[in-house]
Amino acid sequence: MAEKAIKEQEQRHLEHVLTEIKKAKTRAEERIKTAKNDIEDINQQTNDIHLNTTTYSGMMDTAMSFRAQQQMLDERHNSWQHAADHLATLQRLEQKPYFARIDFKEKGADKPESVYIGLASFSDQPDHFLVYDWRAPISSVYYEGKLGQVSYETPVGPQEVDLTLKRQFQIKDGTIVTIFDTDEQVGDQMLLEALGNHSSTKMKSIVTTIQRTQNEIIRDTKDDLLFVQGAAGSGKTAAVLQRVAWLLYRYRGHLTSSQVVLFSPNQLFNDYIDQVLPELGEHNMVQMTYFQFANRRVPGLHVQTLAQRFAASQDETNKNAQRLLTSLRYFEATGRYAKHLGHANMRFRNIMFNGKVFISKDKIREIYYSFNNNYKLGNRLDGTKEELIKYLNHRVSTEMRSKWVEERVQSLSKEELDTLFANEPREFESDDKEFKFLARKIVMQAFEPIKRAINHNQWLNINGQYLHLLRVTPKLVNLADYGLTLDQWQAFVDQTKEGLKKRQISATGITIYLYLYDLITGKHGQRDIRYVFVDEVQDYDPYQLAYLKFRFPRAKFTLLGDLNQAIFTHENSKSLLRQLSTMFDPEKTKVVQLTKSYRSTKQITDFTKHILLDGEAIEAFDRDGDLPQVIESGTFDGSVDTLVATLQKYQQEHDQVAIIGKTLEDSEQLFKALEQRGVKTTLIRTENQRLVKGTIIVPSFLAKGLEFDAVIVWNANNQQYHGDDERQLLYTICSRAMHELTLTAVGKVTPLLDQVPANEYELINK
Ligand SMILES: Nc1ncnc2c1ncn2[C@@H]1O[C@H](COP(=O)(O)OP(=O)(O)OP(=O)(O)O)[C@@H](O)[C@H]1O
Repeated sequence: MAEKAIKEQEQRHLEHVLTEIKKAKTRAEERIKTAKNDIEDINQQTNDIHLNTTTYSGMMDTAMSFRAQQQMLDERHNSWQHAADHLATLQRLEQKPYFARIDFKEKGADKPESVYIGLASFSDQPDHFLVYDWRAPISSVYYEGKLGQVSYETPVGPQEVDLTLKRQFQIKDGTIVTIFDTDEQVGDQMLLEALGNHSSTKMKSIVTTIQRTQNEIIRDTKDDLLFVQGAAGSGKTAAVLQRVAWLLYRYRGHLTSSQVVLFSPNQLFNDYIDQVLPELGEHNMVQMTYFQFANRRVPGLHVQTLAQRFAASQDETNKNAQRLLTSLRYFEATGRYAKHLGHANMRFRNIMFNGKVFISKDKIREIYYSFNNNYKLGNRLDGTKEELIKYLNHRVSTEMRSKWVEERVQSLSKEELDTLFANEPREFESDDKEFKFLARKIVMQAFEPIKRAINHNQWLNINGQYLHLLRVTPKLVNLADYGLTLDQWQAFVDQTKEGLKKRQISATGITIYLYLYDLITGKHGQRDIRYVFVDEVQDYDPYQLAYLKFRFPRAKFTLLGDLNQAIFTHENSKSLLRQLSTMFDPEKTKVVQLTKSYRSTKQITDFTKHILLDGEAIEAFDRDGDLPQVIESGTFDGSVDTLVATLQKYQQEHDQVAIIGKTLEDSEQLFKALEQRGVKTTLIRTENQRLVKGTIIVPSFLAKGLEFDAVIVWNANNQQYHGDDERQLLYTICSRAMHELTLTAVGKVTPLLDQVPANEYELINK
């Protein structure tokens, strides 16, 4: 068929679908109206129910009427909600009913079928689908591959079809703007257009242009561990958000968004991605950073923040100690240590009352170890609690005889007496009985905090226990394997102890601390969580991941990372994969590599990949742009001037421009210098700030996962970025740029660019 005729025919089809959507919208609106009226009527009737409370049967009748009304109300509310959800879907479909069509022949069928694919399903009659949800099994064919024999997964097993047509549409305001017929996986033309767009403060869904390998990630159901290793900008985050949406659809009725947890690198990133799922018509999953996850459980401790972690300089001993503490071996050692606590060495705290020891730690220890040897730690804890409460109750009668209680009873005011008596009869056989009654009440009240302390495990000395674990570590693992001597280790533990006195704990320490606490208290973790996603997994260590697995014992894990972007864990990230592979059943582990980078222009991707020593595997998507610029200036002021000039140029062409400094101090210094020149920018100081439109200045460790139209790297000189340690950091920040990239340097630019071919960037000396 000629192109024009195809377009006309498709336009007619589109109009038909739009008409049906409009009709469905009217029906949904009517249902909403009816439900609303019904609710008003029922509320009116409820008000009219005659309250008859004079007789028992009257009361029963009244109660029954209320109950019946309530049931009717619930029913109407449900149908209202249902209709409102449906209407919201129809409104989304009305904007853009579908984006693709596939024609295929099933085995044995004589005629091909056509299916249109959109953001949600739509049928005009039962089982007559005008649009299929992009997550429906058949829609997978669209993302899978070329024309011809294609197989796709269904709940009852794989199916094969002969795909004869794959067509993409761009639709605007009810009109088909363009049609592409393609036999490639989702056509480059459409992807090129999607990638050429400007960035914004919110990430967008990639549903119309999901690539084949991404589709594989999205639809994986078999594996307990899905590890996605991909270059910067290869769509790991984008794919994984689509995966959440897909899982919610695939397991609808069995899986809700509250059973899905996503660990993100920082709060800014949370904010950046929080529109993707709602755009797809789904509720957001639980989103948090590891810091938030850990910190909310230990409100009394200050866990090292991202900025502190980034700024902490590490000597050799510290690095080695970290290597030991973050290893899977140490995770296992912590488990062994906890088991042994069932026999000895548990640390306790006195329970205090009025400034004196009320139950001594020795007494608690005696109770704790009085149970049978094969008691698990959790049972031992519960048993001890029970005994402590019994002991407390026992102490009530003795305490009632103390002087302070007598004095207290004598001095009770009338109001206090009223409260103590409450509704109880005030007739007592004797004064003594009355005294006892009041004394008991007073003691019970005074013991309330003790009861709470017992129930909240305040008699456990977790700080002491954690330090003890560290102290005995040389017996649990061989220090020499981590290049440590006994003296070095002891010094490290002393340093940790000092920190703990000031209520400070490192990012590594907190996980060990929590794991130990969970083992002692016999916590089993959150069994209701079914899927856990960890983005930027290269910044996690094996211990943390093992802990997450322990905390979410029934969850399947999807881990996304780029070992080249490890900015906290440095060289350790290489061993992460190795250690990880021992944690999951190899039969149920899948590793997917994404090598194509979609975010940046070809020029930017080529430049950034050569910052890495082994970046060759990274493949640029063929989208043209300007060469990155490197501008060296003799002085700080000169460098700020060149930055301002570049910034003004970028601001004319783009919406989102970011200036990325190495540390927070660098960023602050630049912010002030720009302010003095009257250049307005927003400085992002902490991860709790929001991303705003316009130009922002952001320190490197907060730029993770984000992207901007244009990026200016502030002062990438040879002092700021010199060691190989900083190679991955520089790669990470440069790869945030979609369309333009400039590096400025006060003095000579970093030697980390030495192996970037000279024709891949423009060097300017000012
Ligand atoms: N299939 C696709 N269709 C359209 N755009 C895509 C596709 N895949 C990725 N992108 C776009 O490429 C950019 C980078 O994607 P994303 O942020 O998910 O990459 P990433 O692998 O998580 O990157 P990084 O590790 O650098 O944070 C985003 O703008 C995303 O929308």
